[in-house]
Amino acid sequence: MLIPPQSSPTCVRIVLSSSGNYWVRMASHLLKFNFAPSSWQQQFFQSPRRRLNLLSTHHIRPHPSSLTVYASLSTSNARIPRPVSVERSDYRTLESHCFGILRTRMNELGIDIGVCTPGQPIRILCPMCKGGESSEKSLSLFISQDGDSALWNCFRAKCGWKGNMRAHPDRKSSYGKPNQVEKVKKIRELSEESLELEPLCSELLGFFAERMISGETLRRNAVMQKQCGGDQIVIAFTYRKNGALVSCKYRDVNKKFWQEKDTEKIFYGLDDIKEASDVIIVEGEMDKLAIEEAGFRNCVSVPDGAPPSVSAKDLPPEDRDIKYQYLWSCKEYLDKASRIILATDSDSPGQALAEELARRLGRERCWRVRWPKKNEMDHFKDANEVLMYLGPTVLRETIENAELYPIRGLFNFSNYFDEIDAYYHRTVGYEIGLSTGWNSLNELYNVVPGELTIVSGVPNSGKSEWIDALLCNLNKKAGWKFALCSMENKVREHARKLLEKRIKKPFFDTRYGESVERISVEDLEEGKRWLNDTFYLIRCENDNLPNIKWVLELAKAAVMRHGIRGLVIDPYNELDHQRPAIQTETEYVSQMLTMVKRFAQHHSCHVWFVAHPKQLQSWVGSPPNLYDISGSAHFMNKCDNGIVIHRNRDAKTGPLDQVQVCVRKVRNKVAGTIGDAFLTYNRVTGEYTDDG
Ligand SMILES: Nc1ncnc2c1ncn2[C@@H]1O[C@H](COP(=O)(O)OP(=O)(O)OP(=O)(O)O)[C@@H](O)[C@H]1O
Repeated sequence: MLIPPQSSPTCVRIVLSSSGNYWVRMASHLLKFNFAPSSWQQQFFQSPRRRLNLLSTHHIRPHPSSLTVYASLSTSNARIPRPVSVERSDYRTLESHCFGILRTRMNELGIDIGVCTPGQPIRILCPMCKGGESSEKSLSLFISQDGDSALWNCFRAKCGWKGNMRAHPDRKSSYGKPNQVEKVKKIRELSEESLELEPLCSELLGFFAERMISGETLRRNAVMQKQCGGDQIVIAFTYRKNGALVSCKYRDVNKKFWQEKDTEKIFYGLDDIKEASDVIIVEGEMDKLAIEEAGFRNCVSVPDGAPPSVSAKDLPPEDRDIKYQYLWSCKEYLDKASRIILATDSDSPGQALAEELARRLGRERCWRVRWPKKNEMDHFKDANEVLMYLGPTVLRETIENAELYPIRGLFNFSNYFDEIDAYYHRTVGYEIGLSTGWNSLNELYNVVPGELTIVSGVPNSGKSEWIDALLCNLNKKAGWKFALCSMENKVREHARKLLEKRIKKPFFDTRYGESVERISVEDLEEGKRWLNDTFYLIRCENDNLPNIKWVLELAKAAVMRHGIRGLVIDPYNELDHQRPAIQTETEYVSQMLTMVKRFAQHHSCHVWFVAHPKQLQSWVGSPPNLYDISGSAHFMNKCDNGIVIHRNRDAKTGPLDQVQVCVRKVRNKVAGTIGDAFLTYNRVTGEYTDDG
């Protein structure tokens, strides 16, 4: 029996013949398929006259060998089930397309998959070993149900050829799950009648009224109710797109939520953001209604609530971003928005939701709402709570006062107001720098945590001695502790110099000690304790030179473990400065000083870096310039403070124990200014005192 097509030429009609075969009319051809119906089809075709309209000719992919044109009817295999399904039409189109590509690719390997039935393994002749002497069909071949992938294995031990291939390597396939037919979710069509929704009863209107949601808002948002078994009535939030019912979410008295299955995931209130340039996103339907009470209709709610935390993974591609499908399916609505206000809950899942939305929507057009404080400790949780406790005006103001969503690396000054206030009120300490302990330097140089001071001077000018004296002063004045990376100093000699300055007595009573009483054993014991509590030594225990990274890592540990406030690196040239061949010394120094400065700033630690001047050809005894530092002008350019230590070596021009502290650069005017101070060096105790 054949029923001719009646409508469009692209329409194909299938009619179940009395013999159980299908007749298909395509354009001017009459085709016959000799496959048999699946059980689903058998049910569908209960009546031999029942017809099935398909959208295109591609919707059926019969077994290639089973397709004949004007062929005579074969009834012999009419009851053998074939893996043909006509209900998943779009999907089949894709499958046959994949199958074609896969077939071409597999042909190149010498395998013709035309003989295969997707989803069912078969044995064929292996193109590699040809089945050996007995020509056995040793290659097991499996084509996935979606026709996108092939898997094969030759079971002959001597061959063992195996492999796999994909038609679309990037596409998600059912490959690897041979027996699993990919599920295509059908989206249900809904109506108020089919869901048995009813207008809200007076009890539920009362429930909403208690939450400050008016009847007018409920009507406009088509909030309904449903009888759920017995006499239980639940709220039905209707999800609509262009006015049509797309999904429905229910809420019972116990605040339990559930949603209609197999429906499209969209935002609640989607039609309200059509063409909106400002869009408000909230975390629940009640909040969407509350926002409307505050005067904003351009608001939607996410359908599924908030995640427990922000995912640490990179964003998945849209088609695999399952939890946020609603966002992608409503993308065209949000694309038009220039400002998206994230008004999610104030709790941590709510904040995680805001972050997940901002990641996907683009932080640059996102704003976030800060819910008002409930008490000293807590904030109101969401829009509905604010509406109930503070009213629609405050809710409106809260939304209007949304702040820019933070973007890592991009700040406002307001992000720093606390820090600026603390700086102004000097509550952190040392904002204007810590005095060196020498009055003559008070106007010129003060030590600010987080800054870098380069100390230079010709050899033997007393750079190390002066820094040691400075550290002793800072420790005495403010209890600061320090890490010392002084490669040139033997530990015992460094200890001697520091103890002499601290105890103000010579370590020995010979030669330089003149006849001054030396440090006593008791002094030594107390001094050792002080040394131990005040200084931490960074030293390379083998003969290798330490590099700057290594030094800074240890200094960081000293900050964390011992709370050091200063680091001395003395001198620069004793570090390992190996650099890549393509890097110039200038580039290297710049990079190294950047690292040092970053360490100083991050850890609020002052760094003194000793760097020698290059060999001065015609040095006449005057203090060198900071630009004379060997290696690079970057020492001068990059430091916060630049100091040259100089001493008179000619008795005719002045006292030999006089030390000139030349402050050559001070970036921070709060901490000092350029100028020279003169100190007197005490050779016996190593102390420096103000001149005069
Ligand atoms: N004003 C001064 N008068 C006399 N001797 C001094 C004076 N300043 C420092 N010295 C002595 O000079 C020697 C070298 O001092 P120091 O090690 O501090 O110099 P430096 O500039 O760090 O040397 P280098 O460049 O070799 O590292 C020490 O023995 C110190 O006692």
